[in-house]
Amino acid sequence: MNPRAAKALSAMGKLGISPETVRPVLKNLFKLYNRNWELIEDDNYRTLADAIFEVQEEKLTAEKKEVRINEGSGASFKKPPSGGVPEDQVSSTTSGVQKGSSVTRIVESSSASANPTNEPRCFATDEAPSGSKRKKPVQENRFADEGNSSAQPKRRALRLVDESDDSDEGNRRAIVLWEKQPEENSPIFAIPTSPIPKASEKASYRKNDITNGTEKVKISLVGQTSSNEDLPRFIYSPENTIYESAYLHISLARIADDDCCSDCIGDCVSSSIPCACARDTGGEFAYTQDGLLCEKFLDACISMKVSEEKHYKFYCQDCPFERAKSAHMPEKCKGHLSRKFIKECWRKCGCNMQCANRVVQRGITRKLQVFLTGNDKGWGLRALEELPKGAFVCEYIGEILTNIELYERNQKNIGRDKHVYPVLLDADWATEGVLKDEEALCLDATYFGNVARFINHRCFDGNLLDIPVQVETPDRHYYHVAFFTKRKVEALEELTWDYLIDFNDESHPVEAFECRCGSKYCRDVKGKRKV
Ligand SMILES: C[S@@+](CC[C@H](N)C(=O)[O-])C[C@H]1O[C@@H](n2cnc3c(N)ncnc32)[C@H](O)[C@@H]1O
Repeated sequence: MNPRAAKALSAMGKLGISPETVRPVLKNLFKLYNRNWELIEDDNYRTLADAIFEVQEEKLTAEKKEVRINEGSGASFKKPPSGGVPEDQVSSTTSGVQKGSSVTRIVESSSASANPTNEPRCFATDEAPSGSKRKKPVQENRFADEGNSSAQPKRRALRLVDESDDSDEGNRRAIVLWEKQPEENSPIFAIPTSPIPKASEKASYRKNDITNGTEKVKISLVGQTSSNEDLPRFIYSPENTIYESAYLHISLARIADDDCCSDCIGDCVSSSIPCACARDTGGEFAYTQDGLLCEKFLDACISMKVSEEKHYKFYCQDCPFERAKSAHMPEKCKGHLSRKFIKECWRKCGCNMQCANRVVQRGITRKLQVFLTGNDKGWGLRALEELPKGAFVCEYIGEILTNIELYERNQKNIGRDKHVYPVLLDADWATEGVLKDEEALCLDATYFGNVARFINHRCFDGNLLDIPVQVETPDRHYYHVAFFTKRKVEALEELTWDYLIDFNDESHPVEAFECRCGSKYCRDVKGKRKV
């Protein structure tokens, strides 16, 4: 036996996976990666292990699923036997076939004319909700270059959103397909899918990258499912997107010349005289040259949010948040925290992308991992490396909703979906004046979001702080929400932030959960809570 194959079998053996299970998957990966052992051995055989788990998950779901291909084409999926695509189905067309252990569907396309654009022909990995009519899926193509090796096949991520029941947000589902670019006229190509497993499957997840290649770094997911720890269904996105009615106007023309630094070159933060972009933060940049938050700025933000809450509260005369709950009889405003903003350089600025005043817009750079917390909080987020105080972790990404949309969405979902806690974009309502409904916004990561949707709440002493960040628009009714470490955080320590939930506010659109944060300052004091 090839010594490298023997080593792979032995590495999988240590994870308790038998050689019989490994062999067919390994064989397919080997072909998929054009005999490139390095890609298989990379990261301690991670790709191989992931491929094996995916095949096992697929086996579990296969009996329940019947997947249909592009209605009207008459073609249908065939389920390959475990271990990927059988040789006999691909041998005559090897060049056009992406084979591998993660291949779960084979699409037969009768000819190029049947599918002249070579667009993907299939989507459903799950049954439509009963009684609903399946509509044409909304399709968004995104090209993702996976890995640096030229030997690795170029893959295209296709996101298909099944909006089969648009009266029910909870039933929207995202299906992510990975497809090798089919070669010209190739009659058969295979599409591996990333099925979102069901609770009952009790499968082990060891997903390589929950971001589907949309972030600069991979973010793994580890954990064991159980009946109440199902992986939430959502679409991963590295940036906010308007749901429907939110008003948000981004244009270069709206950034005044004296609100940017078009004359700067290189890095603004290392310049001896701070440029215009430091004006909003009192003439000093919020960041250090190392890309961390300045201690003074961070400490001021912490104290505004936590210790002196009352001093920084603004009470609206006509509160858009209360108006959303009841337009005719709005309750009195309960107050909004006025917050300090970071202002980053942007496109009209002359500095480069490495300028230390561009941190949040460069995206996630730390090694993060989604994991099962094991203490009734569901999934959580942690870093695989030590994080210094003031380090940027990630943005809170979600759908940009008006408060009215949020309220309506939550009314529909009462008692159904487990909701991610939304973030109200009210940090500068004090100076925005009277806001129209379409300008009073929030972010909801329930169906569409990034890794921040996994960050759990901790009363008062969470290790992260959410800070408003102005990037591309001077209007502060829309801004970014970025998480920074409040102190040094050890590797593998759970990352948490204070959602600022009022556990007694029964009128909040999202029902508060029973807090299990474990903090000695826990505000959920109803007595029945157990950590
Ligand atoms: C933003 S999500 C966090 C990720 C979530 N744990 C999951 O598994 O998807 C917020 C939800 O997590 C749970 N959660 C977060 N913090 C919690 C806490 N301190 N105690 C109990 N549940 C918590 C609640 O169900 C809450 O609605």
